[in-house]
Parts: sequence; structure tokens; C-alpha cells
Amino acid sequence: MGLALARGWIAGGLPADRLVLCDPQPSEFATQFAAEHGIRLQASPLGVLTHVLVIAVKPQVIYEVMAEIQPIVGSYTLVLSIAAGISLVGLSEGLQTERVIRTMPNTPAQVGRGITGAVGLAITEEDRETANALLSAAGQVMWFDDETKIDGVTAVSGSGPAYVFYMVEALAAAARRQGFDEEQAMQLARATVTGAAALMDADPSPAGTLRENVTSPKGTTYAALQVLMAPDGLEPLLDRAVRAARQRSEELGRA
Ligand SMILES: NC(=O)C1=CN([C@@H]2O[C@H](COP(=O)(O)OP(=O)(O)OC[C@H]3O[C@@H](n4cnc5c(N)ncnc54)[C@H](O)[C@@H]3O)[C@@H](O)[C@H]2O)C=CC1
Ligand SMILES: O=C(O)[C@@H]1CCC=N1
Repeated sequence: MGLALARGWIAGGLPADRLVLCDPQPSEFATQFAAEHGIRLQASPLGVLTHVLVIAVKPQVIYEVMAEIQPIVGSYTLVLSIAAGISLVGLSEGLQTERVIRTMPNTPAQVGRGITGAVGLAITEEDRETANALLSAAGQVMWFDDETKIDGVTAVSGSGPAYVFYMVEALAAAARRQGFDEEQAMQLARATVTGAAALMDADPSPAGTLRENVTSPKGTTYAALQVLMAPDGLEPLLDRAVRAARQRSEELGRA
């Protein structure tokens, strides 16, 4: 996810010499990206004068990483974390600074179409503008005053792209049961979801109206929606999924 943001910043015009990528085990893709754009890639940020420190490691290793890199954090450093579950207080204690922002982006950031939730601790208006400029390169940004909202953002839009991709897989599986081969089934499912998303993007009508536009009275869509909109249909299922993700975000924060 960190690399997706970095790609967005470079694509958005950030000069390559203003960015230092730090990863002790960079992927081939990260190595290639850095080489292609002339970006410094090094194992550790120790020794780097850091005005904005973006932490994009797994929540499971973040405390260890913060202990290691704390010496590079000074009063000149704004910290921005994308780690699921890790609280402002956890970040502040781990890095010995209150200039911290907790964010939750999502993977459509890779194509500049993400949405990020953000909340700050003791940040200035200038800090917020700096963070907003960086996060905007990945798509929309929503700021909150209440940190608990970030657990909700994590469960809805942070993890959300996976729900949609799984919907494509499930629709393709249903198509296979209708006699289509694997390739045909996936083509039908994928084009349906990307096409519906593009239509929703182009037409500001409420999603419910777009749904009604597909639904002829007593027609085929109506028959399918009787199943999906039943009391045990998609809404309670998604509600359970979102609650599970939120609970996990809260657990990661306590670990
Ligand atoms: N994947 C997603 O959709 C999203 C992930 N996140 C958050 O992003 C963070 C990273 O998750 P992913 O990108 O999915 O995982 P990932 O495994 O793709 O990326 C983690 C990176 O951290 C690097 N790393 C490990 N130890 C390090 C260290 N000591 N110093 C510097 N880099 C180190 C790894 O080599 C790896 O490249 C997590 O905290 C996750 O909660 C946030 C929003 C969405
Ligand atoms: O699955 C995760 O924990 C991360 C956070 C949101 C999306 N991926």
C-alpha cells in the first residue's frame, strides 16, 4: 500500500529527490520503481532528515519498527501512518511526538481513485494541508475529529475493495453454474462490475435509482433482488462482514 501511495506522489509531480523509500526487504517491483524514477531506496530511514515520515508497515511489526526509527523523528517531522488499528496514542508514544496523523487509504489509490480517512493528534493547519496534498494524490480524503471513525473507515472502504473483488468472483462462480466456461464467466462478471462502477461514476443519481433503472416491474432483476434484499440477504451479510473487520481493527490497536 505504501508503494501505491509513492507511485501516486511521483505521478502527481513530487520530485524524485524529495522521496526516500525505506524497506529492508524491498519487492522486485519496489526496486524497479525506485530505479526507474531515480528514487533513493534504502534498508532503513536512520540518517535521513525526515519532514514527513509515512509509516506503511504491518500493524504486527509497527511497534518494533517505531522503536528502531524513533531517533530520526524530530520537532520538524510530521508522522503519517496508514497502519490498520494503530491508534494516535500508540503512534505518538512509539515515536515520541504528537505531530501524528492516522489514516486509512485503500488500494484504488494505485490508480488515483482511492478514498482515505484521516485524523490528526496535535497537528497544525499547515500539517493538515501537507498531509491532505499527499493523500489527495491517491484520491478523495475525508477528515474526522473522532478517531473511532477510522476503525469504521477501515472496515468500509479500507477493506472494501476486497468485498467488491469477491463479489466479482462470486458472480463468476454463479455464471459458471449457468454453463459458461471460466473465461466467459469472469469476463461477464468483471465487465458487469467495472461497467456498473463506471456508470455510477458518470451518473450522480443515488445508487438506489441506478438499481431501479435496471429493475423492470416483475422482471428478472426484480426476481434476483427478492433474494438479495431479503431479511437474510446481502445487507445483513455485509453488516456482519463490516462488523468483523471493525472488530479486527480494534483488536490490532490493542495488540
Ligand atoms: N493492503 C491494503 O489494502 C491496505 C493496507 N493498509 C495498511 O498498510 C500497511 C501495509 O500493508 P500492506 O501494504 O498490505 O502490506 P505489504 O506486506 O504489501 O507491505 C508491507 C511492507 O513493509 C515492508 N517492511 C517490513 N519491515 C519493514 C521495516 N522494518 N521497515 C520498512 N519496511 C518494512 C515490507 O517489506 C513490505 O514491503 C498495513 O499496516 C496495513 O494495515 C492500509 C490500507 C489499505
Ligand atoms: O486487511 C488489512 O488489514 C488491511 C487494512 C485495510 C485493508 N487491508
